[in-house]
Amino acid sequence: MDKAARMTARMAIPPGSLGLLEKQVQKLFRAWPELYETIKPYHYIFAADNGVVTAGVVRQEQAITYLQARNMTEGRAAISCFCKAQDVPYAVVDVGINCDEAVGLDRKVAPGTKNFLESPAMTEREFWQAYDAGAEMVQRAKLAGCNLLSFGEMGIGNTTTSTAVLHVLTGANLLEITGYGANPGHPEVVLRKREVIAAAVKRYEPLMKAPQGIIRCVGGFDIAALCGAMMACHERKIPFMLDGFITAVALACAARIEPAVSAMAIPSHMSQEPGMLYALQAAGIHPDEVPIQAGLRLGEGTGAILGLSMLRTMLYTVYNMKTMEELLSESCGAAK
Ligand SMILES: O=C(O)c1ccc[n+]([C@@H]2O[C@H](COP(=O)([O-])O)[C@@H](O)[C@H]2O)c1
Ligand SMILES: Cc1cc2nc[nH]c2cc1C
Repeated sequence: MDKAARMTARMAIPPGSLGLLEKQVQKLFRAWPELYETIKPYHYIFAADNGVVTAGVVRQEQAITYLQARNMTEGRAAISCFCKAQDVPYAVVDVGINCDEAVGLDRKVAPGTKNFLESPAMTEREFWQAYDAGAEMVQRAKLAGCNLLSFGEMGIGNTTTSTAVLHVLTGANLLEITGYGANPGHPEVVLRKREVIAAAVKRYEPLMKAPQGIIRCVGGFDIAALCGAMMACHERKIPFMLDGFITAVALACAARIEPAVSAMAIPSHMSQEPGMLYALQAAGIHPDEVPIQAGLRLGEGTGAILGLSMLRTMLYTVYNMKTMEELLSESCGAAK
């Protein structure tokens, strides 16, 4: 039994009776360089636009990326409320919103990617700029003393880019992994997404041998930044809460580059996007490791913040509840 397992085994509960919460807190302990008593969290939302929206893969206005990112900074988006309710500080990182003035932290690579039906979504240089912005945020948080990060994203069209990346990375069938995204009730969108992705894959095959090349050709700045942030978490030994489909695809990419990244990733919820299971599998995460089944499909990191609140409750419990040894050492009046 290692230190992490001993911490949960000593609690005055029937062995294993806190289920997945015990496994998650053990994962947290193993990811940390030492056993901290409290979580110091920070949540980053990487926001960017996707040129592929002009190909008919969404029914929502592209401007929602900008409007909702701004709403996040003003404190009225779902993620703002989730973070505030749980006392989690957060920031929006603009890695490519289609607007002149940046929203939140300005790391804008370009005002959106290019439509990948016409050319690769971004240049190599742009890929690394977004990737480095993600890594930089992890370094910032580390310097501020944070010991658990969580990641979310905002970007109309990013379920198409994520599905495209996952399809090329794993070979998973587009019939099984393509979903509605933010467009429920629009089956024509799902059909169009499959068409667009299939056409792009044929076009860029030689450029997409490694995850970096895949994200560059058919991904987005948000996915590149998430991948860079997750790689940095591995390098700096900071665990992070995973959110939904887009973050899971970024993790699948990072895990392909460095499989040990998955040891830093704590799953939160099972997104309703059908590709979620496939993305987790590609990252080496079993569905039974995912604690929340709540039909969420919002993104922004909302599921991650819920997961974080459960983990924080569990960490408090591990340190504050009576141990079995303490419990049994107390004299029992009835037995005398
Ligand atoms: O995280 C998820 O699992 C998730 C599933 C469906 C939609 N989303 C969010 O919806 C947007 C992308 O949807 P779409 O249809 O525009 O590709 C983007 O802003 C995501 O944050 C997120
Ligand atoms: C309103 C809205 C909010 C979102 N948050 C994340 N993706 C989103 C998509 C839409 C459309």
